[in-house]
Amino acid sequence: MNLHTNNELLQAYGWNDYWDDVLVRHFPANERLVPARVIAQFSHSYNIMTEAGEHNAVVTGKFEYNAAMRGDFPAVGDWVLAEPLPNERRSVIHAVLPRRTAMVRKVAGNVVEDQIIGANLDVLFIVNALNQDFNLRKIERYLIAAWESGAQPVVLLTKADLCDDPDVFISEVENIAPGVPVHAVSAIRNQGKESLAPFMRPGTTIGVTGSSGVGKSTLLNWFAGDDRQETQGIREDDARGRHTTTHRELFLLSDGALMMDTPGMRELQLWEANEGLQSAFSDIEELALLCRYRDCRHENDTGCEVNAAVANGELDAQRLANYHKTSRELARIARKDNASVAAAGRKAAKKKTTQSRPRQKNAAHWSDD
Ligand SMILES: Nc1nc2c(ncn2[C@@H]2O[C@H](COP(=O)(O)OP(=O)(O)OP(=O)(O)O)[C@@H](O)[C@H]2O)c(=O)[nH]1
Ligand SMILES: [Zn+2]
Repeated sequence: MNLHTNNELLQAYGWNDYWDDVLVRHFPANERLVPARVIAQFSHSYNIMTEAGEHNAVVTGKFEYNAAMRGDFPAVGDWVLAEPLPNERRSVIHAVLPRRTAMVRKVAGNVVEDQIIGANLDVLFIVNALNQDFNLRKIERYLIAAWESGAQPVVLLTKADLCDDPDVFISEVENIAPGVPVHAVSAIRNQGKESLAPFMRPGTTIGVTGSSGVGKSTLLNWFAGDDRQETQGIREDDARGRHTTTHRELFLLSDGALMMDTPGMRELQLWEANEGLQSAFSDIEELALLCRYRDCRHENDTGCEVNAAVANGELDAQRLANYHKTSRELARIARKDNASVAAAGRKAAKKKTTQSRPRQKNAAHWSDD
């Protein structure tokens, strides 16, 4: 295996011993292949960071043929095994290294598919503004998404300059998010950045999510500082010597952290998330362990410790209501998915019998974007 674990560029993009180990355990040695990270995704190609700099890349024909689902294809943040083409700034992607974390969105169509919004995030900044848009219920939903993905959630309350007493809101969030760091910041007053330093270490990959208008773009520019141009894409010579603007969805900040800004990350949706539900409502799940009956629904059941906690003021009734509402929503999504999956299965079975010709080998789409 062409291992370049000392390569500084790859390490700057997050390569470390963990990935060394993944590589050795999952892939046989191959002289031609090098690890690289996906930094932008287009309809048929990718930009990847290799040890030799930025390359445009497509997957091999074999990869495309074997990919059963959308989620099998590379996504921004993925580590891939790529074959650089001689004397070119292009590569061909042979494989995706198993993801450590993944933000997944279920895409409902004829077939329910997983769309990877961002791969290998270490931290997810959940952004909410300290004005009339402040919404605990929304934060709860984003927390579920974060727990599901495997990334560590951090709640950022933006526009602290518009709020007389941010601490009140910080406590409110801390109450619904046990153990989750919560920080108030103001980009326009340049306040609160230092409190985020522990999450923005070199090589750490951070996603930023939250509703429209909460201040994500402002936050990204604030973090990027002088590198602002970098975050918006820079002009480079392409393989044919033309000047092109490269587009990056994963970019390096001057302090060494990596920030991910993919379109899907900006507005996450709630999807099937049972484990996430348990983590987001760990206080309720803990009380539930003490309920008399294992299948207690915490409604009007006898011996229900959750309801007892509401009665004695230990648990907020509104939070229990949110828990019920979220569980019902998850159940509804699961039912819908199961129905679509069954339909998709029938469709796939039909397709298999009619489609047998392999796709063209190395079908590349360099210029489709
Ligand atoms: N007072 C105040 N306003 C802010 C702050 N940060 C952002 N804003 C304002 O909030 C508005 C929305 O900011 P954006 O950064 O565009 O929000 P966004 O989340 O990227 O919005 P979308 O691109 O629609 O997802 C703008 O008018 C900003 O100037 C802040 O710290 N304080
Ligand atoms: Zn109960």
